[in-house]
Amino acid sequence: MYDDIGPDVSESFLETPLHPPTTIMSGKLASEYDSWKKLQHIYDSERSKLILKDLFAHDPDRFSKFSVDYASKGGPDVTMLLDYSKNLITQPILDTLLSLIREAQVESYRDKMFSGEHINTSEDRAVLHVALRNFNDFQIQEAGTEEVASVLEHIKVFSEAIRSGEWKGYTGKPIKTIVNIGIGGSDLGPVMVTEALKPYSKRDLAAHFVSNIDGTHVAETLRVCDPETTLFIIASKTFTTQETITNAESAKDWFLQSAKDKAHVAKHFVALSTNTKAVTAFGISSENMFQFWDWVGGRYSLWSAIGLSIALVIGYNNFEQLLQGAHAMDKHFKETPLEKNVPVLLAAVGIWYNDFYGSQTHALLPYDQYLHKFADYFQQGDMESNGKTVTKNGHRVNYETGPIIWGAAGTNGQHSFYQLVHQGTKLIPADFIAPTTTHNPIANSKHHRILLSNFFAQPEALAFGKTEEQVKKELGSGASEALIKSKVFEGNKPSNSIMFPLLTPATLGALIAMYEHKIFVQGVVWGINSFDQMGVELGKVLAKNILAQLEKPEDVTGHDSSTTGLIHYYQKYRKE
Ligand SMILES: O=P(O)(O)OC[C@H]1O[C@H](O)[C@H](O)[C@@H](O)[C@@H]1O
Repeated sequence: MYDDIGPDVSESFLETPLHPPTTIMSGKLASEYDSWKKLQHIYDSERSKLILKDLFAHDPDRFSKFSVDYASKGGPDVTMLLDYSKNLITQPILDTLLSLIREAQVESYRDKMFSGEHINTSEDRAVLHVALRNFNDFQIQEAGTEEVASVLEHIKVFSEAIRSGEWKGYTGKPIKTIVNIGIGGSDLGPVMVTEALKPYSKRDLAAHFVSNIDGTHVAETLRVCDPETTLFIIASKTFTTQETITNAESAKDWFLQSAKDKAHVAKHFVALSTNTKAVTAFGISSENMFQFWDWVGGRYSLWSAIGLSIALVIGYNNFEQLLQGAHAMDKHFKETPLEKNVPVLLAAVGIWYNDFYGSQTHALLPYDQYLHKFADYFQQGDMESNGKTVTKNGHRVNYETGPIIWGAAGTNGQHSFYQLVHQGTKLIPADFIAPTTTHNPIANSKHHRILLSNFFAQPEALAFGKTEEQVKKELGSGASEALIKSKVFEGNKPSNSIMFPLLTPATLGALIAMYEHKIFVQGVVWGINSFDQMGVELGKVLAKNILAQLEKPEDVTGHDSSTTGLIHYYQKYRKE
């Protein structure tokens, strides 16, 4: 019925004159696209018929129709299954979602990203995390991309020197502990990946991550460090971030209390940054600096020099596997038709819930303890990218943009928040993620079988629920109406299931890149700039002003009564 819409609209769109690459071609809001209106119409008229139980009952091939077997083409072998059949979609709905993606010119923007056009319009920057894992494959024109290989070589040589013990601290001892000091994108990626790839880690090299300005974070970390054998990695794209520079200064003071001589800093401090001047001013020489470039967004930077701590923990070869796994996913995203394109499909179904069903959140639920930081990582990845109200053209959107991302490793979540997911009033789409094989097959893989039985059961329970009749039958006669009702599961709760054989470095690379591209697709459809983060600035500016007023009550001016009252309370009760 709706087959004609996507291509026609796309073609007429392409006939409009092209603007310079740094401006968006269309001033349209997503809600003005014909396919959007059609989706709204479908939602309004067909929603009551979108019952998973019926959709599965009527189509025995639903799983094969709505699933994709991903296999990497080139690089290390990675396979992954995306089962998106437990979504509240039909083929015409999916087709219309894909028409929307075409109408928003996602393919054209994708190609612009890959070729180095400045699609980060507010900052006039290219968006080239894909260039960090490119291995001379795609042709990319942007200053700095030709230096990627030499930075990787620097990471390789340095990480091997540390891991082998060849690099010595100021008293001649090898490095036993690394402390990455960074925040946001200069922390979350390395934290998540080093946790996820622990089976590949050098167990006798301890890794710590300090991010919070709360002195407790650095103090508790330094308590377990020995200045003679600790390497501090100061990770900051800008090298101006207050938290990171303050923590780094405190770490340096702590180090110099033992080492005394500033010349020893060179053996114990390295920097990962785009800002050579600030790094040198901090006292780290340029040989101990690992460079990256302004076209690497903080939340997309684990592939860059920011990944040094990853290379130190899992070894350079495994770090390169991570990059290659991501590169193969980039190729898949760039070259696969939308109908079989894994990030595109995830984006499409996400838009369906976010913008038509009114779902506020999206849960990431990895059934793999090693992925326990995965949702934390993508809170920044997704929410800092797509948490915007204004389009690239400066228009306020009249629809929902980025979802709230949250989640926890299974099965822990089942014993806390799943109650609300199953029986609460909100529709919470979720991605269930699991490896078929565990790195820890203890008790003859009994744990893993139990884990996976839950991984299979939860999406099934969410989708198909439990009817009143079933409950009545179970409880037998005499059960109260209230008890019966409390045990009913309405079901029809959507989810994706993502499986892969084993969480290897390359598989993790592919998984992360898959979500990065999902975020990209959604951002393009919503017409927003997914690559700036203006929303984090205001609080920083206010904090700077307040910091200067904290000494005396009479200095506290220019605030509302609540903020003033809070600061006065602090001034009354603080103890230095
Ligand atoms: O790497 P840095 O320049 O220190 O930035 C660290 C983080 O802080 C900023 O406030 C941004 O919101 C993040 O995107 C960034 O990752």
